[in-house]
Amino acid sequence: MPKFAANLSMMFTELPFLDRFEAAAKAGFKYVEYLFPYDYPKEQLKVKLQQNGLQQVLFNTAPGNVQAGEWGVSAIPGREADSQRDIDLALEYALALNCPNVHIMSGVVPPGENYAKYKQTFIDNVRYAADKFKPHGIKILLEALSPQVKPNYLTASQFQTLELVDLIDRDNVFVQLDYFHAQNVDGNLSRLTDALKGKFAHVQIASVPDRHEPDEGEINYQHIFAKLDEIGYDGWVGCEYNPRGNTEDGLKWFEQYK
Ligand SMILES: O=C(O)C(=O)[C@@H](O)CO
Ligand SMILES: [Mg+2]
Repeated sequence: MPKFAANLSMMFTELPFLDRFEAAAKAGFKYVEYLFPYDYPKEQLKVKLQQNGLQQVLFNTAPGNVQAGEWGVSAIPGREADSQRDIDLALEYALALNCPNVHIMSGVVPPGENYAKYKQTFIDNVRYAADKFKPHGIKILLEALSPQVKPNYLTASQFQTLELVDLIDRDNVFVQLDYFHAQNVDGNLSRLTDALKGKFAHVQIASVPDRHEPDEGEINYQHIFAKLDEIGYDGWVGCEYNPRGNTEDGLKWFEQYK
């Protein structure tokens, strides 16, 4: 049975961020993920996790200057020092929060820029991270984002991310398989899951096309969850969706998995 993690950046947004931990625990979650921890001291987040009996399973490196259109800097040529600073900070948080996975955000490649140069920059920066995280047993995750959500992100297809994982060639670097993006770009989700078997170490879910609860839309998540069990996937499944309304009212799908 999948181990579900509440995504506190998207769920329970009726509440201030620090109150979402308790809400997730009360709703029956044992695991949480969220985009960025950096607005809060790590000690404060650690207490929130402990108080609510939760394990943090994922967060991301810092996004850079979001107002200026950045969504990660690790692929941007000339920003290596910023990337390494973000990776070092992520490691500090991961150690303090005992978090087993960190998603390294690549960034956007503006049209007309040299794609190969961005790709190589990302490979180099992820290798830097992989070697720093390895002694601590922390996995690095790389994600493809569909153009509907983030146009011109370094990778849109799961297969582009898989190619990067192979080129980076470190045994603690994996694909973060977000089925919402995968359906938008690649489709054929059962075969895709087989093709990525052993190469992904975290999953995220949401309905397509509306990115809501996994009980509507064009993906049959009952089938996907069975498929993940069938291939022996033992990582977490992050609920990275925008609730249709009140978060708790939308959690009927989760009843059978508590
Ligand atoms: O948008 C997603 O999907 C994510 O998983 C974020 O962490 C990065 O955009
Ligand atoms: Mg995702």
